[in-house]
Order: sequence, then structure tokens, then C-alpha cells
Amino acid sequence: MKIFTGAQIRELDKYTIEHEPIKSIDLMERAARALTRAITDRWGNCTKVVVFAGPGNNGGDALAVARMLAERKYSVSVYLFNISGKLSDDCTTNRQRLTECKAVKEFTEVINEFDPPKLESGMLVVDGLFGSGLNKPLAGGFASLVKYINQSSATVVSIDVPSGLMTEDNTYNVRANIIKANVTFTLQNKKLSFFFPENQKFIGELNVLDIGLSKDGMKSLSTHYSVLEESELYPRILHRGDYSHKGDMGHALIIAGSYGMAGAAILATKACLRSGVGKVTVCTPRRNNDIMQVSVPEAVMCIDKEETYFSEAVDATDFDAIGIGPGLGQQESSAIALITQIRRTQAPIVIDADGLNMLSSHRAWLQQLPHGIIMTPHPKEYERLAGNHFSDSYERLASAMDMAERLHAFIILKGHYSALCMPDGNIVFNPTGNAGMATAGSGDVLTGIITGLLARGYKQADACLLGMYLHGLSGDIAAQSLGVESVVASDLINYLPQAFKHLYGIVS
Ligand SMILES: NC(=O)C1=CN([C@@H]2O[C@H](COP(=O)(O)OP(=O)(O)OC[C@H]3O[C@@H](n4cnc5c(N)ncnc54)[C@H](O)[C@@H]3O)[C@@H](O)[C@H]2O)[C@@H](O)CC1
Ligand SMILES: Nc1ncnc2c1ncn2[C@@H]1O[C@H](COP(=O)(O)OP(=O)(O)O)[C@@H](O)[C@H]1O
Ligand SMILES: [K+]
Repeated sequence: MKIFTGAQIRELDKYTIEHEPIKSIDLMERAARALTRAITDRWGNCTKVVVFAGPGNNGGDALAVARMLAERKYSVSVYLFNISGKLSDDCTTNRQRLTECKAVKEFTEVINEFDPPKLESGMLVVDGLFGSGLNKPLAGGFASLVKYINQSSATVVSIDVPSGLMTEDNTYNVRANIIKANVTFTLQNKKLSFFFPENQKFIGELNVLDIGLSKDGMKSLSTHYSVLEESELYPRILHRGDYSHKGDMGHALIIAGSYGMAGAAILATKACLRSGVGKVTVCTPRRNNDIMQVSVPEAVMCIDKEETYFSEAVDATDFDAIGIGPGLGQQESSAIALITQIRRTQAPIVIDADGLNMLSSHRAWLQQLPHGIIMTPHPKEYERLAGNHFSDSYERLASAMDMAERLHAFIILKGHYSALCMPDGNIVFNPTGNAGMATAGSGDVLTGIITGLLARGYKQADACLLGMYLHGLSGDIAAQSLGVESVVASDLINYLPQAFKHLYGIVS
């Protein structure tokens, strides 16, 4: 599913109006009907409603919703903020319709002075001040109103976007002046800023309402950002022939686990083995040998000459993919072995965790990474890699997108919505996964899965997309069965077969 910018949403609006065809005011009426239905489904008509409408089309939506709620016997007080004496055409029409509607008892047009109504617990505030047309942070009277609403104990429903929140970049926004909604009913598509964790407190519970914008219009608009849909994965799936043998299914190498971190190597190796690969070899320090042999009997060992850390690059000629980094430690000799390994390897590589941390301490090496390398940093690891602190997720994402293009790399910025930044400048958000996965070792499992898929024969982009999706899906199935609190990284491996079964079962 594509994610559109504010400017593209306006284009899509225009396209729908021209091609459906439908009058702009009727499209607003359709949006308002969807919003009203969503509100009346949740709150009965004994709920007192206060509607705050702004001067643009978000305000127009709000006025239309106020009229429809009043017609359904809700008690509605409406405040329209017309500070600059300029309303959008559709907002003007809806002001007219509202004043002609006998059911609306309280309507105030605020031109300069504003005496705010009492907002109490049990009341419903409909926030229709600003939506996708916001072009600067809120200030002055609007900022005061937002603070007033946020301090109240009323329930707040935002139309399309919590007022004050930009649809994309909030790096320089004033966060105290953004509505904190309990529920956001967004129109047609999720906005980019909804994917960033720091904005969850503004959005509250998110619901997307279909308002029938043109499907052809959406198809024709090209975007950099999208959300992965399961159906996009179906044509990418490779099938296992009946006559396959392990030699056809790929040979993966996992380089992981310093002494005391054998668990990271075990998790990555087990996850790799569960991802369809023919054979997995693990390179780990001598002292981890026994525990590895016992924990993962299917894996072949390639023991480093050092007792406790990775010290020597492996001859990589026989491997179809390499995953390097989980629990590796950050000894200087491990860093040298890491870059030597990267230089010597022809096969696709996934770098994670300490592998990334060691690159961060030798940032000049980034230029030596082969095209198509996959890196899977969590936000802190990415900051170290970029050598920069970012004030918000948008800034971090923009930097990762730039790095992916410069290095011709695939960067998975991990999080609730992990974002795959591709060398061609596109960014795909992964919709699967849940907070139960916020547990040590989850990332090691992802490294194992992607390495396995690469060795199995998937191209980098496909391995990343399938890997992120399956990893999150396994987490979702685990959470469904165990509850989010109790999920541990091993569960992601245990439930991985069910995730594969779900996805591959559909297309077989
Ligand atoms: N395609 C869609 O998705 C549809 C969108 N509709 C609604 O239209 C909204 C977008 O409408 P608009 O483009 O008119 O934009 P808005 O209603 O979000 O606001 C635009 C108005 O606010 C002013 N403004 C912007 N930032 C300001 C600030 N910081 N302080 C004071 N004034 C500021 C602008 O000058 C302009 O007058 C959507 O959010 C949605 O609610 C619906 O009517 C139907 C269809
Ligand atoms: N709240 C969450 N929602 C969805 N996925 C999550 C959440 N928290 C963590 N994850 C996933 O779990 C993994 C954690 O990786 P990472 O931080 O590297 O953990 P570790 O280093 O302990 O292995 C990532 O793939 C991330 O997307
Ligand atoms: K709004």
C-alpha cells in the first residue's frame, strides 16, 4: 500500500474529482458520512459532542460531521475558527449547510475572541482544526486551544490527522502544540508520520476510513514510501522441487557469538536452519563449540582459533550467503577479521549487531562494502553507523535512505514498523510484528532468517521483504498463543514454521 505525501493527497483528491467524476463538496460529504458512521458506531447519542473546525477542508469535514451528528440527535456545539477571514470553498459551503440545519443548536464562529467551552470527562471532542494541509507548526491561539484540549479529560477524536502533526516531517515541529487524540480516523491512507514511534501519543488508536478515492489515481502516483502487503510476497516465493537435495537449497555461513554470547549464535543459526536452507555452518570461538554442538546439532562447526572471540576470516568460496555480527563482540582483531571477511566474500552478506558496531568505529570502511550488502541496525546502531544523533525518526529515516542510495545497500531500520531502505531510494515498511518482540535476541533471529533466505536463492530485496514479514508474522503467531508479555526470541524460531506455512500454503 502506497503512502502519499500531503501534496500527493491533494493531487489524488483532484484526480478523483475529475475522473470519477464527483464534485469536491460531494467527496467531502462522502468523507463526512464515513467519519460520522465511525463515530456513531462507538459513541451513542447521549454523548455530548464539541466540534472544533479549522478554516480548510479538515474544518469542512468537521462541520459536515457536526451537522450529521446533530441530525442523529447528538447534542453538538460547534466552533469554527475563521481567524484570517478566509475559509476554503467547501468549508464555506458546509458552514452554510450547518447554519441552515435546525438540529444544530450551538454554533460559534470565532473571529478574534474565543471563550473556550468547558470540556469534561465523558464528552467527545471532534478535532477538525487542521489535516493534511498544515504547513507550519501551530502557534498563537491555535496552540493555546490544542493545549486546552490536551489538558481536558474529554475523549478526543481527530479527523484525518491530529491537528498540529505534519503528515511527514515533524523534526522542527513544536510537540506541545499537537493534539493528543484518543482515536484518529484517517482518510483513505496512513500518513508517513504515523509510522514513527514518537507520534503514537498524538495518534492514539488509528483507524483508516475508505472514502473511495480513485484506485487508478493511486496506481498512477509514484511514491517512495509504501507498506508491504502480503500479496506482494506471493509472486516472490521460491518453490522447493520434489527432487531437491540439500546441495540445491544453499549453504549459509553464520559468524556470531563471542564467549558469553553463544546464545546469539544459537538463535541466528537455528533461525537460519528454519528458513529453508540446505546447510548451515557456524563460525564461532573455540569455547562455544560444545554448547553449539549440543544446541544446534544440525549445524556444521567452523571453530575460530581463538578461545573467546572471532579473529580470522573464513574462506567463503563455498557459501551462498553470510550473516555476520550477532554477539560477536568488538575486539579490534574481530574488526580486522570482519573487514577481511567482507573483502573476501563474493556471496551476499548480512551485517547485524556488533558487526555494525565495529563498522561504526571504522566508518571509512563503509565505502568498501560491496553493493547489495544488507545491514539490519536498530535505531541506536544506526546512529552509531551514521555517526550522528537524530532528533526524530523522520530525520533518521531520511539519513538511512540516503546511506542506502550512496552505498547501494539494503538497510533495515528495525522497530515496530521496520523500514527497508533500498538502493533505488524506495522505503518499505513492514506491517507484521508486535511489542512482544521487544526482547533480547529478536534481532539475531531476523539475521538468521534473512541469511537463510539469501542462501536458499532469494535476491537481496526479496530476502529482506520476506525475512521482515516472516519474522514479524512469527512474532504475531507467538504472541497470539503465548501473550505479548511472555514471548522470547526462541519462540520466534519455534513459531517460524507456522509463519512459513501460512505464507507458502497460500501460494502452493
Ligand atoms: N483526499 C482526501 O483525503 C480528502 C481530504 N479531505 C480533508 O481535507 C483536509 C485537507 O484540507 P486542506 O488542504 O484544506 O488543509 P487543512 O484543512 O489541513 O488546512 C489548510 C488551511 O490551514 C491553513 N494553515 C496551515 N497551517 C497552518 C498553521 N500552522 N496555522 C494556521 N493556519 C494554517 C492553510 O493556510 C489553509 O487555509 C484533509 O485533512 C481532510 O480532512 C476531505 O474533505 C475529503 C477528501
Ligand atoms: N514493538 C515492536 N513491534 C514490532 N517489532 C518489534 C518491536 N520491538 C522489537 N521488534 C523487532 O524485534 C527485533 C529486535 O531487534 P534488536 O533490537 O536488534 O534486538 P536484539 O539485539 O536483542 O536481537 C527487530 O526485528 C524489531 O523489528
Ligand atoms: K484534524
